[in-house]
Amino acid sequence: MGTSDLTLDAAPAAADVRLPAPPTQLIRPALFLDLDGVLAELADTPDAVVPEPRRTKVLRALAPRLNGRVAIISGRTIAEIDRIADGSMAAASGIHGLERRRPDGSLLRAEPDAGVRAAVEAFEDFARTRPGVLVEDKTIAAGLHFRGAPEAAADAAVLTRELADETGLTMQPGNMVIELKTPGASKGTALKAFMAEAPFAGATPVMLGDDLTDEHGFRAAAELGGFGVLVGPPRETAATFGLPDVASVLAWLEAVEETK
Ligand SMILES: O=P(O)(O)OC[C@H]1O[C@H](O[C@H]2O[C@H](CO)[C@@H](O)[C@H](O)[C@H]2O)[C@H](O)[C@@H](O)[C@@H]1O
Repeated sequence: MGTSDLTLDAAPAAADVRLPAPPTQLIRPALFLDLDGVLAELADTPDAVVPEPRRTKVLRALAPRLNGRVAIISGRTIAEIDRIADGSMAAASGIHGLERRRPDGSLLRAEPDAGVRAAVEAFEDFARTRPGVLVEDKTIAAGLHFRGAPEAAADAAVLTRELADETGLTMQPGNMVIELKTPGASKGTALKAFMAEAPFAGATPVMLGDDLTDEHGFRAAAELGGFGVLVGPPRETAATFGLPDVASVLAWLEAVEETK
């Protein structure tokens, strides 16, 4: 049976509660930042998200201010993180925790599950007859994007569920995308792996995210004495604080950087 990453087992905030903004004065924080929807506005296609000078500037400034305790944790590959963040972030985790680069540049990567090839081929067959549907091949995971063809969402979910059951890959729903990934990692495991090592160990983890996949990171941060920050409209969440949008995230990061 394939597994899904939708389960929320922490006591969540109510769906309609607007959470307070996080403080900017933090004692020894370690920042973990989601990319799409948090550091970058959502766009029609993954390739349409490009480097942005304000984002690059604050990311570059944060690492020395926090003694290296900042990382991007994304569903994208690390190569994509580097493209969009313009190489400004040494520590990064890609593909929902399946790959991780430490601040010293050393890289850890899960072995691809054999089922990913089959998933990519089935996704490509599906997309061939549905204009606007995109396939993202991340080698250890595969994404089926339907932002350009929302009417394909239900069929995409059925296909992905069948493939998860056949292959044992983990199903990861996202924002107008559904992914099948090699099992065994999440944004929570990535956050905890960073926190077990220098320079993060002993700090207070703060995870900023907008998507269901970020709930793993919110829970991991809380378990280690920190907290999550939900970006976007209120919903059921394990985060303690909230920010409304990407612009407010960048302003908050600039304020943290200035007060450190
Ligand atoms: O964990 P994240 O950094 O939030 O990455 C999640 C997924 O982001 C990308 O897809 C999303 O952003 C696209 C560009 O805005 C958008 O077109 C798409 O609909 C979104 O799902 C990326 O392509 C995926 O690989 C990431 O898993």
